[in-house]
Amino acid sequence: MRAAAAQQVPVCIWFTGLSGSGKSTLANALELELFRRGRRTMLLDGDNVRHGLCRDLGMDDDARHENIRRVAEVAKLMTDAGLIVISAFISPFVRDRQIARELFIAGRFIEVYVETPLEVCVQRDPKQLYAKALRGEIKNFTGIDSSYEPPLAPEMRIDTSRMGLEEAVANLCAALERVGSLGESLAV
Ligand SMILES: Nc1ncnc2c1ncn2[C@@H]1O[C@H](COP(=O)(O)OS(=O)(=O)O)[C@@H](OP(=O)(O)O)[C@H]1O
Ligand SMILES: Nc1ncnc2c1ncn2[C@@H]1O[C@H](COP(=O)(O)OP(=O)(O)O)[C@@H](O)[C@H]1O
Repeated sequence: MRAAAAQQVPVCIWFTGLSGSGKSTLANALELELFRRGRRTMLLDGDNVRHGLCRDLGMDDDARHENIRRVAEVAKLMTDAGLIVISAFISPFVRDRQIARELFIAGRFIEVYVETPLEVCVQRDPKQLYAKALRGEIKNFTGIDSSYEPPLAPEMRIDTSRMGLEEAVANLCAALERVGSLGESLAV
């Protein structure tokens, strides 16, 4: 009934990838496009989660497990409320992403591996964090001295060093159309 009231098929789009791979950029562009199409959405990322709900958590493995557990539970509640939820966290561990996936109805969790190579992320270094990690000023940095486990079977892969933002958003929208979250009959 909540989904019907929102007139959309709720789904979670789960971006995973290295820092600087393009998760936030993609998530924001996708959300803008969904707004444009009259969809009701929520974006979860470090900016609105790690400063509040998860501000007690650091970056060691246990803290990352707990971060992703909380985010996944919140995403699930938000899809229960009828929203299209976009999540943009490194979420480096296969097990945590699998636990997240299992919270959702089959087909309503779309894992998007932002597979931009580490060398490109290091070169971009938008927050100068890789430079600090390489100088040893930040410990447990993903891709440097903390591991990233690539998804085994993601629904989609996007390498932002090879694919432009516009094409990536179009591909994401096509995936949402396939699960029925976007389409002519739902357009406002
Ligand atoms: N040690 C270490 N390793 C990786 N990233 C670090 C670290 N310390 C701070 N940051 C900044 O925190 C952002 C990652 O937070 P996440 O909540 O996405 O991480 S995780 O999913 O719990 O692994 C990440 O943001 P993004 O660059 O947007 O991915 C970094 O800006
Ligand atoms: N095709 C693209 N898609 C997404 N980001 C891109 C692309 N090309 C270049 N970039 C740049 O790469 C950086 C990615 O940073 P960000 O989105 O914050 O990544 P993350 O959230 O994974 O840390 C941004 O500076 C963005 O402008």
